Amino acid sequence: MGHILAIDQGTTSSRAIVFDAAMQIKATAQEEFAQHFPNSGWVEHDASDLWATTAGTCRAAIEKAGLAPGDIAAIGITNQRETTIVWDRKTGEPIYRAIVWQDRRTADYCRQLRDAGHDALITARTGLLADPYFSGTKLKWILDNVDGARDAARRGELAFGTVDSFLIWKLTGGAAHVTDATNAARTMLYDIHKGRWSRTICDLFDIPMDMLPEVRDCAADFGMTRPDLFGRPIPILGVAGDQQAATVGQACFAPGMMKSTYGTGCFALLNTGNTAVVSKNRLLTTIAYQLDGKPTYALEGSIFVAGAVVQWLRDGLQIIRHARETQALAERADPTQNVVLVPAFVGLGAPYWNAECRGAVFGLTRGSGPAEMARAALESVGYQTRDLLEAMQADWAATGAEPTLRVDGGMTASDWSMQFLADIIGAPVDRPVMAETTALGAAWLAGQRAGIYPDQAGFAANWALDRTFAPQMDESLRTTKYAAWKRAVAATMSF
Ligand SMILES: Nc1ncnc2c1ncn2[C@@H]1O[C@H](COP(=O)(O)OP(=O)(O)O)[C@@H](O)[C@H]1O
Ligand SMILES: O=P(O)(O)OC[C@H](O)CO
Repeated sequence: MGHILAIDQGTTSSRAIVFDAAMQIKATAQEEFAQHFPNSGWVEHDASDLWATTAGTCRAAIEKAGLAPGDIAAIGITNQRETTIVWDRKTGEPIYRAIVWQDRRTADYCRQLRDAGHDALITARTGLLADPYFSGTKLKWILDNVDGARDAARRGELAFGTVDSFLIWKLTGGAAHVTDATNAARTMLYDIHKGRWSRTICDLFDIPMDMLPEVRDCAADFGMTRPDLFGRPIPILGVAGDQQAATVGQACFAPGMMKSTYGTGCFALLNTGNTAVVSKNRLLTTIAYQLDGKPTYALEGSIFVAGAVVQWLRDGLQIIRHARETQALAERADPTQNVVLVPAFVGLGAPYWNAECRGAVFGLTRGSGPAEMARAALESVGYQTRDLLEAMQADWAATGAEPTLRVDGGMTASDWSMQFLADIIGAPVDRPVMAETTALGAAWLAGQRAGIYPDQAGFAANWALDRTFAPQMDESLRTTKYAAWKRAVAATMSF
């Protein structure tokens, strides 16, 4: 006993991490799976791959840790959010591939929603925008396009779930059809103020409500795993969407605390306490976590391309072989050149929400080369974060609080990027010792429910700083550079 197994089911890989009683990592297993792009702007996963890699990495991590299933006190799950799965309740088989959060196939329908003036209702109930990013219109698409799906759903034969919900169904052998409030908050079907599915929005999308899972707190009883899976039933006691789990893992428990995660994309969440702040700057209102029936709200800024721009330097431009090489390149970039890269590869997320524009590079000279491109790529992540922070500060100004920024995710390994981030936002950036904050958040939710991890205050006290990046850039340079970025974004959107 005394160990927690955290499942982190992400966009490109599934991971399982065993944490010991002191919340330290004992073993990790990771497996990638195929991405399917059947049409322009479409992104799908085979739900059976998500399940197979999850089950496989769980077994591998337990084995690597040298533990028996009996040593695992509980499971915590965190997952890529919004990704939409519909399955047959009898067989547990998905009726269509998982439609991934990045998928834009419902852009036209979202435009119709906006043209018909339904966006105000959607924002008022769900805190979200009428954008294809969220699950609701993806679920409607499946019901509209898979033969007989809506009738089967009306007969109660089909279940809908985000990835957490599908995994729990599989883990429990179909005994539990549940989700948590943070995942529900990303579906565009959930009233985040009333804490229940919105009948009005389900009716608008013609979604039979019987398909929807039951919504629980983030630390709750989500069911027991099938006895044959790990040799013994293990309780699932914690669930949160990955960005919310990182908010918990970073111990952003007080209003005004903020974390920003730099993986493929970047997602910044600002804790706004028990107030669901309505953004005037096109940020999302969401649930950061829900404990003891009480939701804690957050403002969220979502950027679709952060570390992905580094992947593009590697796989698209092929000017680097490893992500870490960007550091040395950026260091030797010509300081007199001002190359600006707007990485709108799939349009722009918050605060612009422009699905149609595509990326652009400005300020090229005859002397521009890989070094200037690498620096521009890393800088684009800092500029986009500043866009989010400015929007957040405008929405959060009422309290006068200056949010402190805690960062995590693969790209925070880049000291150069973190220094530029501090420079361009003009505020300190704190990087913790624990790199796996997302998995830790899920583990803590399950572990404190199991009674082996400390309470919220004890957990927060455990947060340890690796390094603070203090702003060093001259104020006038900071202003000039950011003004150039804003001009570049405006030009990109009007191209
Ligand atoms: N040293 C580095 N410098 C710049 N970017 C990096 C570095 N190391 C990793 N990255 C970027 O971080 C991302 C991976 O982070 P990760 O948190 O694992 O993402 P995800 O969970 O979205 O797959 C990749 O896009 C990669 O390009
Ligand atoms: O799987 P990640 O880490 O890319 O996170 C995806 C987000 O949850 C999408 O909203």
